[in-house]
Formats: sequence, structure tokens, C-alpha cells
Amino acid sequence: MAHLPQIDNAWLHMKRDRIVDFGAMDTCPKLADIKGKKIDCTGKMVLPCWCDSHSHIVFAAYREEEFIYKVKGMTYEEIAAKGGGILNSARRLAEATEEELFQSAWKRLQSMIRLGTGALEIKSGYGLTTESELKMLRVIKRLKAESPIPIKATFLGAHSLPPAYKNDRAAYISLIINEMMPAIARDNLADYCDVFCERGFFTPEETAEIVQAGARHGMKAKIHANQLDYSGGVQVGVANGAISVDHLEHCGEGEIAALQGSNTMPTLLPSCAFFINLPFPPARALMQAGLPVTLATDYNPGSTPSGNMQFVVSLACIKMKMLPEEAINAATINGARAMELEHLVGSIEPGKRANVIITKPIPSLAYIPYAFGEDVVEEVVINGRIWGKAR
Ligand SMILES: N=CN[C@@H](CCC(=O)O)C(=O)O
Ligand SMILES: [Zn+2]
Repeated sequence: MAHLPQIDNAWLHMKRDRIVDFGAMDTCPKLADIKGKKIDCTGKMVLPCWCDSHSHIVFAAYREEEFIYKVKGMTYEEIAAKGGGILNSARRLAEATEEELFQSAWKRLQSMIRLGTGALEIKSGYGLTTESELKMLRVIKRLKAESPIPIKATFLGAHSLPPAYKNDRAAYISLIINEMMPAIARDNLADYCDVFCERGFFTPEETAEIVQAGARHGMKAKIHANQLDYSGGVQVGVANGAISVDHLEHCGEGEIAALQGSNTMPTLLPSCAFFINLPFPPARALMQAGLPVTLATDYNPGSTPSGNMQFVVSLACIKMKMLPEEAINAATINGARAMELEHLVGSIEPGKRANVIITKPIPSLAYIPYAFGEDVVEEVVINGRIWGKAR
């Protein structure tokens, strides 16, 4: 993961929405022979766009009132137990129209692209009824259709137990499996199926039942695992062939051993750990065990109100001791893998989508995570075209 190939003084040729070729400047084709726009990047760096493999950007309202509770000392779990958290977002989402949800998510998507994100995964999970989960997934389907960047959709009906099912967990799980999933599969609304496998949310046994039903409906698993405690989420994810297990704030030898030899990507969300004061995941131990690490934002209104991948990369270096090269690989090609998009995005390779970041003039690669809080992105090229960046 520490190997990030770089060429000093290079050219890059993009045609239509694809990367054609690149090389050192002494091999550059005659510029006069190339039609179209030429961009002088002297002093700047050109990187593949970020691939953000974990987000919840479809929601009805921010939850800054809970932020104040947190400032005053309440924990994420205490806020959830008082009807805040995910259930608060579910109440607000039930009142919102599909158009309102689309418009607000569209704005978030635009601002993420301006920050350099070139591929994104988006989850449902603030519906928690068949009607509202389908509403969210239709919004994500429309985002997919209208977005200039590739998007993957994840069904997260098992995000929290709705209060109406407080005394009958099995009935809610049956609703997910027997009512929501067939409707989702019929309209091809989701690529993946996710479960919040956590103390106070869903058990590993329930998680297995749900993701196995998801697999029967053509959805591979992605798991919210080990965020608040050692939940068994990593093990159940690996046992069920999950594409990724995400969070891992609680990740010890047992979790690392389970991941070794699997194809499941450990995905770390350091801006969530930062925002709700959780321990940071053990990125170095994962890498020392030979595992690939992925970084993503987790953009959502409760635990991470930010879609800024550059900040995620900074936190990975500052708080998890990842080298800049490791963090950038984790935020690009490994993120692409965690969405099964590694053939299309995540690196600068001929044939891949022409989605790249052009930085401002910066002294070195290390400056990107070092200058935390500074937006080093000058231009974003999406599908071979410069994306509008208001300044
Ligand atoms: N942990 C579960 N889900 C989200 C938070 C959702 C919320 O608080 O609204 C997460 O990944 O952090
Ligand atoms: Zn999440």
C-alpha cells in the first residue's frame, strides 16, 4: 500500500470520457498534433479522483441539535436511546417528498465532486418502512442516472429497529426479507445489502439472516461492523462474502485473522471516529497483517456531516499513522475495489474513466494530508471535462 507510482514532469492525454495514455514529458506526443484543450499543470499534481465507498447522502435534515448534545457530553448511543440518531432522521425523511430528497442529495453530490470525489456509494436506511426505504432507493436510482460520476446503491433497511417493532424484532426482519427485498429486486434498486451489526442494533445472527436473503435477491453484502464495540460484524461479514466491512473502530486480532485470506475490504471512516470521539481504527495493524485498507467519508447527518475525502486522508495520516501514499491508495484504488469499480476508476490507467484531480501548485504529495483544512484541489476533471469550481 505504500507504493504509489508517480512521474515527475509528465503528460496525460484524455479523450472524450477516457484516459488514453500518459508518460514522462520527453515522450509527450507533439502538442500541435492533439486537438482540443491543453492544460498546463506546471507545479501542480494530477491524481485519480477520490473513490468514496461509504455514504448516506440522502437525508431530509441535518442534526446539529444532536451535535450540541454531544458537545455537552452525551454519547452517540445515549442520543440514539432517547429517540435521536437514526430514528430522528427516519421521522424527518418520512415527511420529505422524493423531489426534496433528490434536490438536497444532488447538492451534496455536487459539492463532493468539487472536492474531488469521482465515484460514490450511497445507502438507504433512513426509511425503515417499505414505503420510505423504496422512496430513498428511487432517489438513489435517479442520482445514479443523472450523476456524472459512477454511483453504487446499498439497501440498509437494517439500520435501526423502528419503535413499532420494539417487542417483535423478528417481524421487522421478516418485513425486510419478505416485503422490502422482493420489491427492491423487482425494480433493480440496489447493488448491495448492508446491516448495522452492533450492540443495540442488529446481532450477528440477524445480520447473517438478512445478508443471506439479500444474496438470494442479487445483493452482495457490505456491513457496518464493530463501530461501538466488538460486535462480531467483521466475522459475519467475512463468512458471508461481504465486499467490505466498514468502521472497525473496535478491531483486534480475531477480526484481523478473520479478514486474512478473505476478499473482504476493511473500510475505515476516520472522520466518523473524529466527530463522535471513538477510538481510531488500527490501520497500521491491518496493513502489517497484509490487508488492504480502504478509506471513505461515511457522510451522514448524525455521525459524520462531511463529504470531504481530503480531510479523511489527513485524519488517516494524523490519527492512524498512515503514510500519505498509503492513505491516497486507500482513498482511490481501494475505494474503487470496495464498490467493485476498480476496472473503471481509482487510478490513472489507459481506458479508465477520465476523472482526475488537478491540485493547486503544491510542494509535494505529503502536502495534501499535511495541509489539513486547506482545499488543495484547483480543478476536477470529470469524464474528460473540467468540472465547474466556484471560487
Ligand atoms: N452507524 C450507523 N450508521 C451511520 C450513522 C447514521 C446516523 O447517525 O444517522 C454511520 O455509519 O455512522
Ligand atoms: Zn455508515
